[in-house]
Amino acid sequence: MTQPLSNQEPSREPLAKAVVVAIDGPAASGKGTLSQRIADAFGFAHLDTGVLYRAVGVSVLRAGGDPSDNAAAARAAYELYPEHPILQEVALRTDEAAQAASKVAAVPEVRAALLDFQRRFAAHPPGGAPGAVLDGRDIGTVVCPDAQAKLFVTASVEVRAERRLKELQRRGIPAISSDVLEDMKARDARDSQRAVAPLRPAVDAFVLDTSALDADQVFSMAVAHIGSKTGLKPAA
Ligand SMILES: Nc1ncnc2c1ncn2[C@@H]1O[C@H](COP(=O)(O)OP(=O)(O)OP(=O)(O)O)[C@@H](O)[C@H]1O
Ligand SMILES: Nc1ccn([C@@H]2O[C@H](COP(=O)(O)O)[C@@H](O)[C@H]2O)c(=O)n1
Repeated sequence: MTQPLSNQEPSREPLAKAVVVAIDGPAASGKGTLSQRIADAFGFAHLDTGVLYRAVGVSVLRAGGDPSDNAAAARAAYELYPEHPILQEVALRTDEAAQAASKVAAVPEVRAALLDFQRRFAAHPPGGAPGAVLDGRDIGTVVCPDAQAKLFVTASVEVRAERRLKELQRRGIPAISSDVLEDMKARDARDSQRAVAPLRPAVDAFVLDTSALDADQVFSMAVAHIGSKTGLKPAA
């Protein structure tokens, strides 16, 4: 189906209510790592919503546009569809894509264009999965305010920058520590200060500061929280 994300057909699937886990947090806090582990453990589908904003940002750049230009960003968002090949590209993982994403993410029309697809994913997880894990910045506050479990994963900006630096080095991408830290601060500021759907914990979110926790400890605490909210235990 090549209908834009903003204009998908209504689902005809039977309505067994899916369990929704919302995981928000700033860049490189570990929410993607955690979300995939939670999805695997509970047999849920996972949507990394940052990929949608990255795809919009990269599309604007490739068209020679400016990601801060509202009209260009909105156009790119309305042209995105679920099977668009850009969504699979490794080019979305670059810092240039991240910065462009955080600029288009401040445009209200962009957020509106991407909203339905995210909500549909949560309500009708692909493959008939009994639940969905969505990670991003506004999942618990805007996209899925009724999610059964909400986590806000965070860490100090210095710890997050160090994690990202190590990740880039593992991938063989040259990076300068001070640049990574400055880029992260700039993205944090844009994401938390924008007028629409800013980065912040939902009032009912479990805030998990991972600065001094490894990925296994974070996973255990998240599983305990999800269990307390849903009564579910991981299958694996
Ligand atoms: N608790 C942790 N301790 C140490 N490193 C971690 C931890 N959790 C994740 N990482 C590592 O930190 C890096 C960033 O993690 P991840 O990509 O999951 O973050 P993210 O919040 O999804 O980032 P982004 O928003 O930029 O996509 C990865 O290299 C990951 O392996
Ligand atoms: N729900 C979301 C998800 C992402 N964004 C914006 O996209 C940028 C990239 O996200 P990553 O999770 O891949 O790092 C991010 O900095 C946000 O600006 C968003 O606004 N809402």
